Amino acid sequence: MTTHAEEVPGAGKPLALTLLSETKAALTNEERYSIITSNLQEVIRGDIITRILPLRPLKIYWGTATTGRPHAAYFVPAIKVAQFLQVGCKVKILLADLHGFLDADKAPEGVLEFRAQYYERVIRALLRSVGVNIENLEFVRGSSYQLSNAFARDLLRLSKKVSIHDATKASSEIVKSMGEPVMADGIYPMMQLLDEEYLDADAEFGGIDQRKTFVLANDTMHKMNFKTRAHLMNPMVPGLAGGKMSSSDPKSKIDLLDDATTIQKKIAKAYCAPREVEGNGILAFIQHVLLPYSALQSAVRQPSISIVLPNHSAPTFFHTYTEVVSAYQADVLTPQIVKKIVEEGLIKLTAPIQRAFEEDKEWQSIAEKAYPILSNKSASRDAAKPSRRDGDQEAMASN
Ligand SMILES: N[C@@H](Cc1ccc(O)cc1)C(=O)O
Repeated sequence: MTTHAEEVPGAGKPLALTLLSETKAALTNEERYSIITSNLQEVIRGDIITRILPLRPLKIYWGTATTGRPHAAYFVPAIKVAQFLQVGCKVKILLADLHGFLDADKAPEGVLEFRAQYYERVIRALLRSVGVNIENLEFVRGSSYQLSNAFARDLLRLSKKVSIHDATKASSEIVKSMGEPVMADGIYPMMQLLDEEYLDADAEFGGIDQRKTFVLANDTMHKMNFKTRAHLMNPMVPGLAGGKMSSSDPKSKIDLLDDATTIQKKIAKAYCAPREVEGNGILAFIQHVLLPYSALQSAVRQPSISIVLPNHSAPTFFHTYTEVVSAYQADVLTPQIVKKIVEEGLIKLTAPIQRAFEEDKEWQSIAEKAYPILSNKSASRDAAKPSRRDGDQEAMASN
């Protein structure tokens, strides 16, 4: 941590919403690899990535099942997507509508179309709010190819190569359990495997909760004569609003359309014990969103968060998460201060999303149809019931 103001160019305005500069110095392949894999919990077959980086743009996809309303946790994968794009990768975001349908009662058939449209608008707005150039980003709807003859045939071929046990195990941390496993629980991961091929990806990105499916892909693709892909896994980041206390309560989640006052109220209630880093959703948000976001904004790609500490006249700068952690453990950064940092960051990052929503009548009507029981402004009224992964830790990494 440093206290001199002009240390890093642009450091004084780490949360400014400027479009990412295209004029930054070129990165080496090592630097690109390290940005691609930063903050991840695990990488499988990173060698595939290092082999491709010197040759051509790396093709990565991230799939999200279109279920409940995307909430503030979506900034976590959005930041990774922004990093992929910034280092020159081609990114596809799979709006996995049929996966949403297969997953218990999370997305009834009648709303699938609207959920997918809602997700696409929200994710676009999220990425715009972090200021990334989305020229190399493509959205793909799962149902646009998963109902084709070729896909159906491949699914049948694959069904002969994967045991029922392995298929249901692969989705056990992803789909919601309704008691006795149903066939859909096994079809779900098999379709996810095929997505890697049909989306022509070199790597798939997701939360660590996807690990069993990713390992199955790693062990199985060659049996189909398909390429083996690299897998990039975000950790499951503790929930922002309720933390341990109420993370399974969807009302405590911060919706991307929550206004500033609602955000303030929810953050005020968030679990954030002094000096305690483990399971602290507020610190996790700084680590996984605000610091990397500031690096995306900075001309020298250096993370930086500035705060004027009590009894200081000049701002103090934090450039790494380790610095934040040490200051938090020493109670220099108190829960009150870190909550303020997150609150300000979130209000700034969600404001353009809310503006876009308010200006877009079509989006508003999509929201009403996608989440019919709820009014479109009803923040955090997540339509999906908590799934298995909504326990102590919210599914911030991938969902
Ligand atoms: N399994 C992912 C969604 C997903 C679906 C299909 C995929 O190909 C990739 C990801 C989730 O839990 O959110």
